Amino acid sequence: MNCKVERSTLTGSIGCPPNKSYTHRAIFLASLVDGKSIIKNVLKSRDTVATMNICKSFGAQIQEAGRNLKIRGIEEFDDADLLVDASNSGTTIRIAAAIASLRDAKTTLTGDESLKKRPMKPLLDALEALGAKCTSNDGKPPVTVVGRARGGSITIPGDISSQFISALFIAAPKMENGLTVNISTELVSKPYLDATISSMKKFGVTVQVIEPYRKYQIAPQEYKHATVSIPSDFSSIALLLSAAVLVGRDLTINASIGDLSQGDEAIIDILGKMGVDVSLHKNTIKVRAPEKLLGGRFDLSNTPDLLPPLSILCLKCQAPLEIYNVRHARFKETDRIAIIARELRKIGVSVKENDDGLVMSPPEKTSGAHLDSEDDHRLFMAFCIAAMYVGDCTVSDPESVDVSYPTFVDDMIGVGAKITFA
Ligand SMILES: O=C(O)C1=C[C@@H](OP(=O)(O)O)[C@@H](O)[C@H](O)C1
Ligand SMILES: C=C(OP(=O)(O)O)C(=O)O
Repeated sequence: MNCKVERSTLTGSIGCPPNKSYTHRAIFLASLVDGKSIIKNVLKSRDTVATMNICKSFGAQIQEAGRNLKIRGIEEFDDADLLVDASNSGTTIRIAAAIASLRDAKTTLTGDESLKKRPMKPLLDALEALGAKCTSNDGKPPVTVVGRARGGSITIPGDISSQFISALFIAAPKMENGLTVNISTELVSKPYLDATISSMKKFGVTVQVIEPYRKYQIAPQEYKHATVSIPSDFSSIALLLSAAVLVGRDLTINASIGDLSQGDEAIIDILGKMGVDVSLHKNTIKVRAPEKLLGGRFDLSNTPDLLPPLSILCLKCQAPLEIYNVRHARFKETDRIAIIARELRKIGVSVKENDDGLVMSPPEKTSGAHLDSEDDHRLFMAFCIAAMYVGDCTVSDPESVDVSYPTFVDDMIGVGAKITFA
């Protein structure tokens, strides 16, 4: 499907969905507790439903109560072979593969066409070194995992995805010998590993930091039941902030922030450096943007999901906008660097594509076009916002928003977006 997007001005107030990463973690962790946990304010989206379904297949009991989940964890893994579907979600398949290594029986893990292109090899190599048997389609899904991983010491690269390491951490306390993880390269997406460690702490498990982002030890431990509240998602807030900067007039974003930190909060600093004043008061966020943004050079190594919302701001810059150190954005739902370069050129931006990022020069003149998001939720949302600034565009694959922000299009229309389904 496509949608048609006209020039729009957004005004009023808009909510924002709960955090996807913390929702996944809380569901997996609660599933590993011998007891009952409560997760409040969960994100219910295609990705997190995939996590719920897989945890149920592993033996967890999950009851939905409004925006909350009651989860009774897996008492004991059964010995049936399982086929599970992680849909579009990298986080899900990676964490589920590590949990599968705790089962004696075979687990086959697959996903949609996009997920079948995403790397799994460093994780599978680590699980094999810990005692599991794994197969894959040339390092990609579908993968099979037969446990058990008994634990020990492994060395793993950190330059493709932090999710491999988050996955190993989450399974580690259940391995009989515990786990020592040595990260052999600079780690990308560091705040997501911190999110894993703080989520594990909420469920009563300690990760020992030997050297930050290089070496960790996790002793065999029992997860304990917990009540956890999921904050709003800064990756989604970042998109709303871009919308506020490009096409907002007194747009207020309502968010609940909480005590769990998120790397993508960095968007506030980045916008500040581009000349935008972002104010956060009692769970409401507002921006004051100048006529033209300053541009600048930004390192997105820790915050790859900011690539789409930040890139589209080049439309309103007075100087080039450079994004670097984010090669791992090529291994997401799509190769986000390549697609952003290709699609922004269509609306008049001059783009230099580098291996690890983009240099975008502000357009002298913009023009409407058909923007192909290749079914990538973050690209659809970013292109849709760009289209509201440019006007006279169509954008492909609005259904993709189900992955992380199911109400995105309705919420946007609610504050004045001119989006119709073509
Ligand atoms: O662990 C997580 O919840 C995530 C980690 C990041 O991926 P990488 O570590 O693969 O960069 C991020 O891009 C993704 O959206 C969510
Ligand atoms: C890359 C993302 O998620 P995942 O890796 O879980 O598919 C994302 O949400 O942008």
